[in-house]
Amino acid sequence: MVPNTADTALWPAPHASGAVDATVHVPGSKSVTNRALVLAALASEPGWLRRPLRSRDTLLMAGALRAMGIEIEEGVGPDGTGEAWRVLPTGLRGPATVDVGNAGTVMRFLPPVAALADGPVRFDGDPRSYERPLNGVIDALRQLGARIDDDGRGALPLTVHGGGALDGGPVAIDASSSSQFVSALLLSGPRFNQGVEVRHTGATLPSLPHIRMTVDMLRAVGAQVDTPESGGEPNVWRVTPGALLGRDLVIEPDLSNAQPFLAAALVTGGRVTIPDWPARTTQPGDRLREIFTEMGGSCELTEYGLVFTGSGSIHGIDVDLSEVGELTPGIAAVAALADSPSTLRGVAHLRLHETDRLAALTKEINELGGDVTETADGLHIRPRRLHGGIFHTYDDHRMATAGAIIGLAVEGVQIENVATTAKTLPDFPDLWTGMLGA
Ligand SMILES: O=C(O)C1=C[C@@H](OP(=O)(O)O)[C@@H](O)[C@H](O)C1
Ligand SMILES: C=C(OP(=O)(O)O)C(=O)O
Repeated sequence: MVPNTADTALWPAPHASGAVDATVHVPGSKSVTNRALVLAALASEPGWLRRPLRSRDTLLMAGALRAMGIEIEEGVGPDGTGEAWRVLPTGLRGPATVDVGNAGTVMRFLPPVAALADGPVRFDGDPRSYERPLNGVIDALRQLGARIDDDGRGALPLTVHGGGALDGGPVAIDASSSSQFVSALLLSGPRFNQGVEVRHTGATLPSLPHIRMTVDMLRAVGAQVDTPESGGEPNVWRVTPGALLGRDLVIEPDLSNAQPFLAAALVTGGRVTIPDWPARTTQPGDRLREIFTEMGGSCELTEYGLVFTGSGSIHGIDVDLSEVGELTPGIAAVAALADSPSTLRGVAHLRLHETDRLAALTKEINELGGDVTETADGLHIRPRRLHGGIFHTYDDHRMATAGAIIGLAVEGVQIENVATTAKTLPDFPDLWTGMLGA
């Protein structure tokens, strides 16, 4: 069990007294860490994860894999530097019980893994996990030959009756509510008897960089993957059956969690350096270089990392965020402080994230005096002078960091349950006050 750290105390969001000038070491990527854990668990030899993210979502993933019989040793790396986890893929077992918390990656990526276990695996989680869509994964696994007991809503809780192996083959799903359906099937695909061919039939598909991340990481452990981008059919991904290698992988910093720190440079007209920003990455947070530059900053990517500088002005933006939906709360917070209106589009699926993020951002920014309206697929934000007040987080880590961004510029903002940042960034309050030189 990795408890949901809820803290009803109010956290006074620090107000910036001047331009920030800081270097912030951002911990590892949630999305990379959890994919690396799954791929290492499915491999045919041991592997290492170096600089993994240690947060609620990744500890839930590690706990779930351990419950299914995988050994994960937490320690320092082979060369003695930094934290490293050694994964020993010792066979997938049931019966087991998995707590997914409210982690999309755990609730979507692990049912296909459980189908390969040799007994039943029961999945349960936070109340919100019952509301997040899982139908794409459930329907697909049934098409591929798995037996699943659920209550027919296409969501948790459920039990996957692992049979030790899965036929696999072609499958058609609508992944318009979450790219994680596609990633989930591809990640386990090499271990299905016939591999897998995933055809997305919906009108839209969010978070494409996260699907590219899945494909890149599969290829890095030796899988053969055909994609629309490598000359295949549009909306079709194919994974050939085969053994996966155990690798020694250094996890990149979480660029989406770098967002509030970059925003601090933008909002205060200061400068923030993020060491180890990768020169090439599939992480959606890399798009911040372009988005926050359009909103008034400038950046330089050096061998050391990313140096981001604010100009003192913040401009509104009209942007389609469908590929990078998880950046929306932080962009909305900056947009609320800008000198012109913003329109954020292409993110209807955010209503099904940790909370209904479109409703939550609208309500909380407006309660501080803002002028935000929801559109069919996003937000329209007209900046107004904001005032202090309580910023509720709805158990959503990115709501907490969005509130902290506003607090830099607006005195008297108090974040309810800042501890919810533990989902992906447990050190957030310390990193934030450290950045401000407190
Ligand atoms: O695969 C992943 O690691 C993720 C995919 C995205 O999910 P959706 O496609 O459901 O938005 C993203 O929002 C989430 O934070 C992480
Ligand atoms: C949507 C998110 O998370 P999850 O992996 O739970 O879907 C997120 O981190 O913004």
